[in-house]
Amino acid sequence: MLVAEGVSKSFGGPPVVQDVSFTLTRGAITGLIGPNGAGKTTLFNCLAGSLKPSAGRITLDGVRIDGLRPDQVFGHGLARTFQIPKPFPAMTVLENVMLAPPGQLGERFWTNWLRPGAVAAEERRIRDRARHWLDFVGLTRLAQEPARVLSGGQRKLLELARVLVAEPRLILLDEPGAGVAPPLLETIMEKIEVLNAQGTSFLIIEHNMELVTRLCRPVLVLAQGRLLLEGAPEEVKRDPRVIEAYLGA
Ligand SMILES: Nc1ncnc2c1ncn2[C@@H]1O[C@H](COP(=O)(O)OP(=O)(O)OP(=O)(O)O)[C@@H](O)[C@H]1O
Repeated sequence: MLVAEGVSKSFGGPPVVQDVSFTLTRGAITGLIGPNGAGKTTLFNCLAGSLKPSAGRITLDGVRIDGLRPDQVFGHGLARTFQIPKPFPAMTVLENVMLAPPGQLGERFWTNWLRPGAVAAEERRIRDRARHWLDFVGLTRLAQEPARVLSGGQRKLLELARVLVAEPRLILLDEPGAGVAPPLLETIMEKIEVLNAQGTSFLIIEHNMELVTRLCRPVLVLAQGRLLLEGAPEEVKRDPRVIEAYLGA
């Protein structure tokens, strides 16, 4: 589904992602692990369009996406979440989700004046979809609350609902388990499983090995910007190269 070939990224100094190549299979939940500073988030940013790789190519279903803007990559069906979600705090939870679909008619000044009916109809459709996905992640009861009241785990669920409104084919999750209390972590894992059973593919950066072991097949290991190996979680966990990379870090 997604093919990365020889992807490198440097910020002027030595590359922090170096000649990384891998393939994400459609329908898989692929894990991306590695010690702190290994380059995982930088690689994510290259895939999602927030950073332009210094070298290499990335294709999604055969379409080249490296060098596209994040909104263009999003438009091709690839969505990402952030390690620390930052919803608009004063807007309601529902409004935060409604913001997600790009290119809404109401964003254009003249359409508001000339086609108010069309703008209102589209807004109703987006509101219904936002409600549907908020219900899916279990946040309906908080829909009219300002987003600032949400806990860290609830913010992760809000972010998931926000990307789901756009119905992406591939979702990149940056540490969905970080700072999340155990009951909510279970909810997040269940939601990922349900979405995956319905056909959504995932690439997940995660340090929580319980989540990785339960959900991710295969797991990619990044160390010092390079892809160290790829394998099943059980293999990866006991591979001496991986243990050394973590101990070294
Ligand atoms: N914009 C930037 N400018 C300069 N250096 C950067 C920039 N972004 C990241 N780096 C450096 O790149 C390296 C890799 O960082 P990155 O955040 O990608 O690692 P990571 O594997 O996601 O780490 P963690 O698990 O701690 O989130 C680090 O040394 C970091 O300081």
